[in-house]
Amino acid sequence: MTTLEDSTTPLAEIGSLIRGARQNKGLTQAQLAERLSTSQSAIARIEQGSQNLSVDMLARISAALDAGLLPIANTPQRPTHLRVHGGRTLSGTITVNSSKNAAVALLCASLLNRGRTVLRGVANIVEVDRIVAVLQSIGVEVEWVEGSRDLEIRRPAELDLSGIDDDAARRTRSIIMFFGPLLGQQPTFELPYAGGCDLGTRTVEPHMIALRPFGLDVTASAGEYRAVVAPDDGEPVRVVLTERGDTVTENAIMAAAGRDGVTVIRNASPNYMVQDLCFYLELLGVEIEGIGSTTLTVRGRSHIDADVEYHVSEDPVEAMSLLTAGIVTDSEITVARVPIEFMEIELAVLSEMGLRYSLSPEYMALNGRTRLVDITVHPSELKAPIDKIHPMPFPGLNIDNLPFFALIAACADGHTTIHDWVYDNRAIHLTDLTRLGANVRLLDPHRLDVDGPTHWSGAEISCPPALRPAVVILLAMLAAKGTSVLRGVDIIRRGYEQLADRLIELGAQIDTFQD
Ligand SMILES: CC(=O)N[C@H]1[C@@H](OP(=O)(O)OP(=O)(O)OC[C@H]2O[C@@H](n3ccc(=O)[nH]c3=O)[C@H](O)[C@@H]2O)O[C@H](CO)[C@@H](O)[C@@H]1O
Ligand SMILES: C=C(OP(=O)(O)O)C(=O)O
Repeated sequence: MTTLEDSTTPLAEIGSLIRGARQNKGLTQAQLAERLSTSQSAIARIEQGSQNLSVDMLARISAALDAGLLPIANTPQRPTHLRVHGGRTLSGTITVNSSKNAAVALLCASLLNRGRTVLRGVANIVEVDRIVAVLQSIGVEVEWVEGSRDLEIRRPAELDLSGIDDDAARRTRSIIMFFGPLLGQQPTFELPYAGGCDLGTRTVEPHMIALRPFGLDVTASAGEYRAVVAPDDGEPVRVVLTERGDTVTENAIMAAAGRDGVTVIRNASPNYMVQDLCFYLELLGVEIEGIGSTTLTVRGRSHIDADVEYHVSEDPVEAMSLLTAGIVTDSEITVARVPIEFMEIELAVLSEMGLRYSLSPEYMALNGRTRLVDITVHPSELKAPIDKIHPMPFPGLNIDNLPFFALIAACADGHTTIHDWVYDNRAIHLTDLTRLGANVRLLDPHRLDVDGPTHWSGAEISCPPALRPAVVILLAMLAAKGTSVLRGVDIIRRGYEQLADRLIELGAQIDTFQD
């Protein structure tokens, strides 16, 4: 019998190994291309298995990635793949985990506290592991409390930045959030460059602009940022953010929290992870006015020593992912613990598209601040929206939720334009939906035209090297009748805990395998 696995070409296998090794190294396609003096599109073709490779080129790639790709049999990592038997209806209830983005901000913020921080209900995901590894490498005690999802954190009096785990740091963009807490503590320090998913250029310039009023001066050289901080004169600081970005807002808040005196931050993001960070800082004794708005007034403290516990709040992006699983499989499922403040616009758009859903009464999250509901989606006749769908900084349709709308639009009757103005390289990954039968066209790097409804069919696809598009393809495979294979899915664990297993609990048929 011929299976989908047998039909994999050796080139596709090699391409998938290269992609895995590159991601493992925390490099974008463009960065690998630069090391090999070739183009990003050549790397994209190699990873897709659509370009012949000489042994010489393979050896160069292997060296550039320290990956032992020659011989292939000795490859150090074995990527995980999923085989999805799609076209099944799901049923039951699935609960939203706490958010990756709040967890990483809170882990960075714990550097401000000389006392003990316990973060409760942290999702067990790779992005958290990476920041934990970085914190441990600089001397912070971080431990999972046995049998729980709680992380106990205690920092030493002096941090050992010279021992930093470069490899873990370079795989995450969140390392950039060490600047805010550290700048009040050390007059000079060095940090490795920030990494992350393959989403195109993501500048760190807004962070530098935001932190300059606190006296930070950064030069970048040889893979490192060198920071020099001028002494704080205690005068009020006024920060105007050039972008209403989430981590840049968090960086400014953490810098403000670690100084005596008043800081006013304008054009702040009021998004969910920023609110979580503020709630935690309040427990540390930092005063913050304007939480949930775009102007924050922070009265910080240069010495914080408090034993605190904080429950990380629920992830609106995971909520959107799980709702999408129900919507595209035409199922009735309940997604429990949805932070409703951060899903209202998504629900309004879905409602216009004809989605039928019901909401439970609101209840409070364990952090005592975030409003939650349970959402039940019902099988619906979906139609394309009249206007394009585009994200905005909060309050707007969440930037990380946009990819799920491409998939939902492919299930809806009619024509939808998806405008991802934010990321240069994300919409392109969604064109993989065509492999499963969708009519999706990339108009330019930022705009996708989607014509639905789709008659989905199974296919074998290499997992896109970006978190949300990877999950979108997995969910499309749940909708597609027949068997699909998603190769190299390890990236999903960066932001989702046991996603496949949890979908199986709803009735999805998914097998995990390795080569
Ligand atoms: C750890 C974390 O919290 N990550 C989130 C955070 O990343 P993060 O805060 O790092 O996002 P970036 O600062 O990279 O912003 C994302 C992109 O949006 C652009 N931009 C952003 C805001 C704005 O007002 N104008 C503008 O042009 C940036 O130039 C960049 O290209 O916010 C992103 C946007 O919500 C989310 O996708 C990430 O999941
Ligand atoms: C882009 C994302 O996150 P990060 O900022 O961690 O890359 C995401 O969560 O989709």
